[in-house]
Amino acid sequence: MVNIPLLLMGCGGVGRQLLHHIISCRDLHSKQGVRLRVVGVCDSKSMVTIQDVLTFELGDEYLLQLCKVKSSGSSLNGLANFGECQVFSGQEIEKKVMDVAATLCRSSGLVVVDCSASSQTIALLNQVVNLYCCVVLANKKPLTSSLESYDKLVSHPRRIRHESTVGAGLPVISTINRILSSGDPIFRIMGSLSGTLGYVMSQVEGGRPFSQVVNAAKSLGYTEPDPRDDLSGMDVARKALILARLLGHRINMDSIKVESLYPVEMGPDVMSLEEFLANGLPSLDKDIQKRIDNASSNGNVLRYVCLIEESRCEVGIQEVAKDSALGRLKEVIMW
Ligand SMILES: NC(=O)C1=CN([C@@H]2O[C@H](COP(=O)(O)OP(=O)(O)OC[C@H]3O[C@@H](n4cnc5c(N)ncnc54)[C@H](OP(=O)(O)O)[C@@H]3O)[C@@H](O)[C@H]2O)C=CC1
Ligand SMILES: N[C@@H](CC=O)C(=O)O
Repeated sequence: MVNIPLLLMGCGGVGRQLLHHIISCRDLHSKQGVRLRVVGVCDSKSMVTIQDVLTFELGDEYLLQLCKVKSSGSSLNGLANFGECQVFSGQEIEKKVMDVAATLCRSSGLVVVDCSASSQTIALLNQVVNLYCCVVLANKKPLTSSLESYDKLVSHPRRIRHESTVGAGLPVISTINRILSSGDPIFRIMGSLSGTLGYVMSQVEGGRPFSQVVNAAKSLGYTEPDPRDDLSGMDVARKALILARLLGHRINMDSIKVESLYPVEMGPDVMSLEEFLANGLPSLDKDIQKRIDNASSNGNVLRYVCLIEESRCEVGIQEVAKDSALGRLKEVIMW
């Protein structure tokens, strides 16, 4: 049996789903000769781990309890130290992650999984990858900051996996990598890359108010922690940048043309999330409905589309024919 120690950073919707998935796949993994040993879990304020990471792991019962604590909205801080389990907070976290990485990199290795939506993890990821740990990303930010930081991370291609940054686990990245490694060129990528905006655009077509649909997408766990990250187009722009860089385009975020679905006065620097959801969002309903109606009178629908072609990289709303590949997308088809 190959034991693979795993440390999870971020225990929100995606992180918890990953833990549940690992637990529910124990039999399958054992048939495959693999055991994923979860040796640490972090949220934004705390880290839970065990004293002896070489021998022990956080048990499945404990992980399920931890998921319950997190889904109730509490911090991991609320989990008291007991038995082998220890809780660290504040600046101790980074030191402890490095301790765990340094201990395990010399023996079985360590997989660090980033399921946060934070850019604060970038420095730590670069350090652990240098210790020969493997890094798995759902978080797009480590791949979409400066080119220098991107180059550092991807300079260890065998130690980085990020399939769920674009396509939420659909084999988008691996397909592109296979095409490129076969020597075939990719001239153009066009798609609806946002689960949230795919859902929103197809639901408003049916007559539901925009604000109601965005709130539903948030409850379903499709949106980023702040749904303005999706509505501003920034989350799609990050996916576009990841794909463009994969194709070899040496570009940064500021090279991407991004259309936002709300005005700057409703941005995070000006308005709290609560105020945006309560007042800002509903005030956008009419305008979006008007755009939908206009498109519909031309026999078309609106889709939030990403286009990457030569040096052009843009994301924004497009009116597309109802029976086109993009027009036929309904709800969450392609993330
Ligand atoms: N939703 C989806 O379907 C998909 C999401 N993704 C990506 O997955 C990531 C997570 O999304 P989601 O689970 O919905 O987001 P959530 O907001 O539900 O969870 C984010 C988690 O990250 C934690 N966190 C924040 N900062 C740090 C930090 N510096 N170190 C460690 N943990 C931190 C948060 O802690 P705390 O609990 O204390 O706030 C929280 O537990 C995002 O980057 C998203 O883009 C990728 C594919 C699909
Ligand atoms: N907020 C994102 C989640 C995955 O990255 C989306 O809606 O696609």
